[in-house]
Amino acid sequence: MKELLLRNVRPFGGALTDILIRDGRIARIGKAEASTAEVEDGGGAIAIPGLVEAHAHLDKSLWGMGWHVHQAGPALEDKISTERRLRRELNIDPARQSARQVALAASHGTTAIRSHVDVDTDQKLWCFDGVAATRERFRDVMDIEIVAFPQSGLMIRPGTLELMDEALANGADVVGGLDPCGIDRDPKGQLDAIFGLAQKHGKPVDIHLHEADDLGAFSMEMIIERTRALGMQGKVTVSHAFCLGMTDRARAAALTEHLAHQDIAIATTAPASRPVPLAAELRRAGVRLCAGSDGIRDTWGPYGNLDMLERALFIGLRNNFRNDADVEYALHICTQGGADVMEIADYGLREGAFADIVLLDAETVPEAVAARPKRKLVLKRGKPVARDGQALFTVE
Ligand SMILES: O=c1cc[nH]c(=O)[nH]1
Repeated sequence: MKELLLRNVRPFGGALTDILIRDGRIARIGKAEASTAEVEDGGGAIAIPGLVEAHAHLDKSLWGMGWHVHQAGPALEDKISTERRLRRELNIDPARQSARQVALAASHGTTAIRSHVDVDTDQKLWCFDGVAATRERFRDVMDIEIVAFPQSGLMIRPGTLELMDEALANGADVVGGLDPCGIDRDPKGQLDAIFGLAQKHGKPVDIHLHEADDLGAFSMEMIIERTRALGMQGKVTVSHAFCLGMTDRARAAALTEHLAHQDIAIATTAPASRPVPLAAELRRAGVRLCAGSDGIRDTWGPYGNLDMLERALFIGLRNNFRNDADVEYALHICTQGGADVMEIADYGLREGAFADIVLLDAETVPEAVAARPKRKLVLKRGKPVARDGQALFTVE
């Protein structure tokens, strides 16, 4: 039996207490009796559950490879084809680059990641195999879910569906999709194919939907129809969903109501450059929201650092969240919201849950979101994996 006592911590910024961890789980929250456990003194730090990165691209960052001078043109198709060309030219090795991102994410207090991983007829399963190797290697440090993602299109690149099928048979966790109208120009074809894969493998679906306004709304209606028809409530996520930020608020409200009825979740990155789903409206309607960093430092763009506390700040800024309850909700999206979408069992800061815990110095949770202090200590299943903003393990 392995015990660790976190002394003098404040769950969610509340009263000072202790957290006793036994065999990787929270055994007790409350002032501890004399104990034989190993002790970590939190010194009054706030304790929150591990941050959840619900939309990443672990296969494609250039992190640690020097500065990349951006080459892709502005259109989505430019970014996709430039990346396909540069992957091999620059040797963006998915195993090495995903391992680097695991260390980076852990240093910021992330304990679970859903990563979209490109599957296409050029790379075939290279990206999947690399990220799957990282998932295995860091099993004790990070929960990693892999989405088999047809980044270059499904209907326009015959052979991709079969590769996705193979990735799912080999351990991919989620079926991905991408702009069924904008990229594939065949929404029925793509959506029937990916929902078919989901049914065949008994897996959830997570679809990138960049399409704006009416086009995005049309694709979203087709996703809603399939979710309802196949009884996949609670198993579908739409990532980005920029169309929900459309100026036609009546249409966005109608979509939102359907999303709530079908329990379809939305994953947002809260970008500054696009209309975005409005977090408060989705919350009021009962639509679950999670968040992610998207690709970081990649051939798509130079930004990002996988810090989900910073992502909570971006959500707050983008949604004009000012009062404490709203800022706390921004953090909820980056913790429990992601855990719900990833269906992580026994998540949270409560007795019996896994001891995935982050300590940080701040007066309150909203102050932590606003100031983004270094993570003082990060525990995965009760084991320290990062301290003072540094991962406690090395990657090449
Ligand atoms: O489709 C997308 C969008 C952002 N980043 C990616 O890698 N792919």
